[in-house]
Amino acid sequence: MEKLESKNVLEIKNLKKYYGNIHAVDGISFEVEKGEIFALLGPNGAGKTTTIKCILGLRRKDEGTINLRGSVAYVPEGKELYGSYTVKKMIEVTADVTDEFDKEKCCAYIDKFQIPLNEKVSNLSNGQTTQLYLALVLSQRAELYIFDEPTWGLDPIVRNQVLDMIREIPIAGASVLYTSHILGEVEKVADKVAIMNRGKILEVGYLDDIKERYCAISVPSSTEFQGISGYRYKSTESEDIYIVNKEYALANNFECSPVTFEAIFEALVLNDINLSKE
Ligand SMILES: Nc1ncnc2c1ncn2[C@@H]1O[C@H](COP(=O)(O)OP(=O)(O)OP(=O)(O)O)[C@@H](O)[C@H]1O
Repeated sequence: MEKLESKNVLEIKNLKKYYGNIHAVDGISFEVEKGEIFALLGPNGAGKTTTIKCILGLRRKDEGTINLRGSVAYVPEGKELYGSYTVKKMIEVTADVTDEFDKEKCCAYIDKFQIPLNEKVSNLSNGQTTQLYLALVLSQRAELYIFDEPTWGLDPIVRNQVLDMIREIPIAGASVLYTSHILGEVEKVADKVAIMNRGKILEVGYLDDIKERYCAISVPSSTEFQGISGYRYKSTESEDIYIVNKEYALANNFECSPVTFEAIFEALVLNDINLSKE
């Protein structure tokens, strides 16, 4: 196995996972550095969960290398726990079977979330179950925390609490890899992002660098301007707005307007979806 660069906790090179004809993950590469929050973004079916399952060894990869340093703690997409246990027993059992589990920290989270310790897990709401799962995982010591849709089904107040908890992880030197559909949320917490669609990474890098890399240009909707090297984002009766590489815009004397991350994401994914139809 290749040696992992010392700054990285995870290196993925040319990872492929096919289910029959479905190229769920189709040759992706990325790295997660120590103390970094990395978000894997993409629409439904992009391949995010499959990537995570391959990293965890829950799915066998078809090709590529996955190089991981240290221990991993994981919150899956389907957050199922033992329904017949009380919250208290769930914490005790987890403490018994987990190395380096901080029970006091876990109880502090449960207290913060106001989850009753003597309630049966099956009686908790979906949001409370997610909170309990996060509390159990965040109380384990790990080099890399992996969360699959950690804020799914949470109300806005709890979602912000969870985002704060995620933001605190790098302070202790650990790293985070997480998946999400919610771009506003990603912009609040992620250092680096990868935008996935159809098993491929369309763009990867520091969030700020990606935002710097693109701009919006507006051209009259006439045939004269067809052949723009970029992603058509929106059209009105009189003009088409394209998201393009800034260097391209400057080299071709287009006037550049700043562009939101959401617009970049949408333009890249929609363009890729259109390519798949050709
Ligand atoms: N066990 C499986 N057998 C067959 N196909 C699968 C299996 N798991 C996933 N797929 C397919 O692989 C592709 C990627 O799925 P995956 O769950 O990784 O996407 P995702 O980005 O996590 O989506 P979502 O955001 O909806 O959770 C999809 O087309 C999905 O239908």
